[in-house]
Amino acid sequence: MRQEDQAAEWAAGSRHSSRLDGHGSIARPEPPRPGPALTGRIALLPEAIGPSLASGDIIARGDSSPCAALEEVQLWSQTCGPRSSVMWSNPMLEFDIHECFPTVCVTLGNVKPSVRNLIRRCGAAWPVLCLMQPVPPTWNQYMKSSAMRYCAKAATLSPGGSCANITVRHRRQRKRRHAKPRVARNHRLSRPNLSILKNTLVSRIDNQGGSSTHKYSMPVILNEEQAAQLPAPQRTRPLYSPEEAGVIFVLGGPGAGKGTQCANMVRDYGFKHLSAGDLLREEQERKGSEFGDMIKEYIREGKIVPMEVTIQLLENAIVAAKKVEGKRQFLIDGFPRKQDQAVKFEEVVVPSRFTLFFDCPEEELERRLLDRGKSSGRADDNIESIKKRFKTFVETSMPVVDAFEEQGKVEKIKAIAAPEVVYKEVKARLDKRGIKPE
Ligand SMILES: Nc1ncnc2c1ncn2[C@@H]1O[C@H](COP(=O)(O)OP(=O)(O)OP(=O)(O)O)[C@@H](O)[C@H]1O
Ligand SMILES: O=c1ccn([C@@H]2O[C@H](COP(=O)(O)O)[C@@H](O)[C@H]2O)c(=O)[nH]1
Repeated sequence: MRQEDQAAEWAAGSRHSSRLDGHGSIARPEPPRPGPALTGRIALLPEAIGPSLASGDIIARGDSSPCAALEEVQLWSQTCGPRSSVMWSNPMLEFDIHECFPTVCVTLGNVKPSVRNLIRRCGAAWPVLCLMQPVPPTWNQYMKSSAMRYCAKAATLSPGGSCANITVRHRRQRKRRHAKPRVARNHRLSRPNLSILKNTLVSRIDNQGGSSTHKYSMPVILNEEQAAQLPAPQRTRPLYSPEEAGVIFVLGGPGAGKGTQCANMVRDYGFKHLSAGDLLREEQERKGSEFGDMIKEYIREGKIVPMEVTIQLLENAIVAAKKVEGKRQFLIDGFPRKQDQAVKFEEVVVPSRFTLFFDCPEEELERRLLDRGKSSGRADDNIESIKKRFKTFVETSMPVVDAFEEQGKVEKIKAIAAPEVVYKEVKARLDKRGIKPE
């Protein structure tokens, strides 16, 4: 579709659009025009809007998994006509956004807190293009919808929080009520691609292991070439200080008694207990989670789930516990299990106070886990998974403890004795570190 046609079509749609309420600033409907209709940071946006999404644009949905977002993007791109390659991402997967296109972030839906959080975390002014309702959020809803209307809201968010919004509505002709939209057939045909793309995502997350960090300040973007050369934005400091959120990592081999001792500490000290394993299992069970299968596989194999997922789950839980329960002291159980996780968490969420490390011989761990396996229902409390977990623990997780130890941040506790004996030692170490009940 030519840009003039788009503009005309947009103009037809905009008669019905209302002024969108941004973040304390004016929403100004404006058609996409040929050439750079907008200046400064959003100069590239007309090329990225609606039917003319540019290759490299990022599609993100604050509240959906990457694959769901991808599905929508596919649907969307098929609906609007051929597109080159539309990149996509999810705020959970920060690296993807950095890597793909540090210029424009397109999100389906409102600028949700998670997206804004991402922007804040990046410490940079990100031009954000938000596609607003009524983008059908799911395939089913799409099938039910008889009209295809797309509204777009473009917003630039600066570090100071100022925001300029542009409302753009792209409207297509109404289909006859019961007519099967042509895109439906296209979409069905393309469905098998989704699994390939999903696998690509998983391997990309894997390969991302220790993503690099860049300090980043967003300059005014003049053209795509310049944009491509920009370094990746990152949150430049942690979300919380240790005073705002006191974090104690609780580490030890599988079955060392971390959960058991955390329960005691919660009872006596008022900590918020966050088990990374439990959060992952919850996410795995969450209806609609696109990470579910991946997490299941990683847990069964005793492997470490990509840190982007775990850190985001932990951050969400900390933020919620502070807001809802007013918690200020946290036990983070079973995390970090890999050095890059430790570094990243302290860099973007909060530096830990210290680590409680429960030390226990492998034979005892194995006995405990097999015993627990009789009733736990955990998919990894079986001998094959246990052996793999031990291997991961020794090879990948122990170096984390060693690194913290070098910083004088480890309280090592022998965990072979009975739970109440171990707990006495735990209390002594908390006391030594000045931790008081809340
Ligand atoms: N000191 C102890 N002596 C004997 N058994 C223990 C001791 N501490 C915990 N257990 C038992 O060992 C099993 C594992 O304990 P727990 O679940 O607390 O370990 P964990 O370190 O949290 O394990 P995972 O890392 O697999 O989540 C449980 O059945 C628990 O009752
Ligand atoms: O930070 C983490 C924590 C856990 N996992 C995965 O979950 C299982 C079970 O963890 P538990 O702490 O024993 O409940 C673990 O073996 C890992 O596969 C993770 O990937 N990252």
